[in-house]
Amino acid sequence: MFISDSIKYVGVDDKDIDLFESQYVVPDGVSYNSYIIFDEKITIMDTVDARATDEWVKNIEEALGGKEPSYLVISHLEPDHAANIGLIAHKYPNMQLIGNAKTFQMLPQFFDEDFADRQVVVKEGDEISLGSHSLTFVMAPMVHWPEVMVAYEKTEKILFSADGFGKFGALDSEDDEGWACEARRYYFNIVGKYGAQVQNLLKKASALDIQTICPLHGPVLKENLGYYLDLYNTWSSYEPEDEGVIVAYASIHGNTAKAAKQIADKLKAKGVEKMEVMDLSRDDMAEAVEAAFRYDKMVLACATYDGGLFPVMEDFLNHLKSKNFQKRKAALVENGSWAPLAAKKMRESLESMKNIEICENIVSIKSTVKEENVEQMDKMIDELLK
Ligand SMILES: Cc1cc2nc3c(=O)[nH]c(=O)nc-3n(C[C@H](O)[C@H](O)[C@H](O)COP(=O)(O)O)c2cc1C
Repeated sequence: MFISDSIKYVGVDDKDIDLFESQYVVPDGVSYNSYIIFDEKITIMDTVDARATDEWVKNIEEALGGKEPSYLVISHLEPDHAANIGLIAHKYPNMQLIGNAKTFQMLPQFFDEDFADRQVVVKEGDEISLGSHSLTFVMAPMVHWPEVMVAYEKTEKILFSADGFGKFGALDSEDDEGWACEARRYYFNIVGKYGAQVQNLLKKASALDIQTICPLHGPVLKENLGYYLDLYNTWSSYEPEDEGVIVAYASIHGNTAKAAKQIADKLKAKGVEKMEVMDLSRDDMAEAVEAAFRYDKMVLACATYDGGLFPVMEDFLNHLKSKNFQKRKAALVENGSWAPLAAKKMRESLESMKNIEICENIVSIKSTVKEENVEQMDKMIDELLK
């Protein structure tokens, strides 16, 4: 990937990983991005995951062509970017490590040594000259680790954005869904809880003239940056991106699933254009979380299970709560063969989140959908779309 004459991409695609962060399926893999700025002081921007060590070292050696780097910038210490700090520090003993106070406080947790005599400690707004380039550091605490910082290179107007603007998918993947889909799934599942902190970072970034964004996963963004910045503003302020509905169901034997699909057909007939129907037992949980954040409305349909919720619905609601889910409208469908309780349990969970409007009209099914349930569906849908 070409960035500029003096800035080279040295990252690695990982197409074999089974689960990113041990929970996210990545059908198109993931990239661990790393960059080198060539100047009087050659600077490496982050390392890569331990899975990608050999290829990264090869990339670094090829790019450096025998030259010695002066600095390694550590944007944060997550192992998918920081695993090779020790290795590269030993390989280039004259190289200094640039981080902030928190970076160096946490560094010994990951490595047996803290490279104390090689630390360059930066704080908000500090600028380090590399020659004709310079890096200005902007702290981004809890986006999404405490020590995160991003770096702005002013001559080429590049923001090295750490995990911000990251996306699942290897760089040479066949994925033609566009940027937003896998960037949104990445954002809400990994960064989603920290909307306020992302808003702070966006405010600081708005004061910079940015022409290129170099994230730590996914493509380098060079054109139409307003599009990406606008999406990040929407996502981090928890506003829905689209008018639409996620219909998420948790069904043991299929009757709740049938009801959910019937509701989806009715919603379509009422003119709902954007909708995703998700089987929480089988579809990707991270995609369901993504869809919940994307749309302004949700229908949750769940079988009662041991006096509570069928576990995948409980899991879904727990995911949403942990990601600070808010500002949405929800409608509830329950099923049970003797004492349906799922609507009450879903309501309790949603009421523990912020600004969730829950429809009064619910659908309460006893085993299979009956005529009275169809009437309940119509009332519920009218209230949901009101
Ligand atoms: C292990 C288990 C526990 C259940 N617990 C309850 C319950 O507490 N209350 C209830 O009314 N139904 C309970 N049911 C019954 C289901 O909720 C009910 O059959 C429902 O119609 C299933 O919907 P489905 O066809 O979408 O799976 C339970 C079913 C199973 C398998």
